[in-house]
Amino acid sequence: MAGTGKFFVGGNWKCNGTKDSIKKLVSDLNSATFEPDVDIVVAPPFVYLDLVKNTLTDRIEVSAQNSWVGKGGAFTGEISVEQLKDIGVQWVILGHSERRHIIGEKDEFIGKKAAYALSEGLKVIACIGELLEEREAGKTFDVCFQQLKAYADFVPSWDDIVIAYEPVWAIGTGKVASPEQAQEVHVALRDWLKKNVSAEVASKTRIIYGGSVNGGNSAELAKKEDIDGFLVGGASLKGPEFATIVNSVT
Ligand SMILES: O=C(COP(=O)(O)O)NO
Repeated sequence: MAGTGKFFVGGNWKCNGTKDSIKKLVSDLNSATFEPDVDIVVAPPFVYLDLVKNTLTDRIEVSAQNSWVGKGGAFTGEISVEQLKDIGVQWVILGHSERRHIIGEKDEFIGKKAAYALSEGLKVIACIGELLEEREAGKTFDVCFQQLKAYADFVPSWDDIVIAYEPVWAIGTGKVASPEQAQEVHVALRDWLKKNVSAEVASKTRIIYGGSVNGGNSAELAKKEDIDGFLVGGASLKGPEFATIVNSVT
């Protein structure tokens, strides 16, 4: 299983930051203290990965926010798994809703990206989540199971995967899912894994929640049995608040 901690908290910095702001964020993270049983990962924009990898405490691993579906080459604008490994990056976020609904990435393409990244030794934060209209139409489970199946159809193993359930209607909106809403989907995802992969994978795979998590709501969410941590966007750009969220999960 990826990492050794029972819990996992990721910080998705998205397309944010400058050299100066990121140096300050790294300094704040280097000064923070963290509970021992939480694996921590931050995902800077590509152009700052090397800077962050070379200045951030080893207590925190570094992730890309995307990677190419195969070996590098004539794919203008893409970043290969080999290049990420070359600079010591250990993780990659794949299937984020912004890449599905803004960039247009499809389930199968995302599943194949995850398979390639894992086969080349990167660990994967595998994102899934429904749109508001899909939830309002009662399709939350159908959509999440379909996205989860697309990973299951291709990945060679579940050992180095963390699943991130991020309802699209909660991302960046301030409308965080209630602990009950999140727990209901996490339980359904774990049950899907048990039925379609194995009881062991269902038990060992960490399922984390993302969508307007902050220092004020993380502790309540973390009390739910099947919420194993968070994938944090906006609040991860503030070092002290991100540390509060990390320390709220245990
Ligand atoms: O997209 C998200 C969540 O973003 P926010 O915390 O800003 O809602 N994580 O990957």
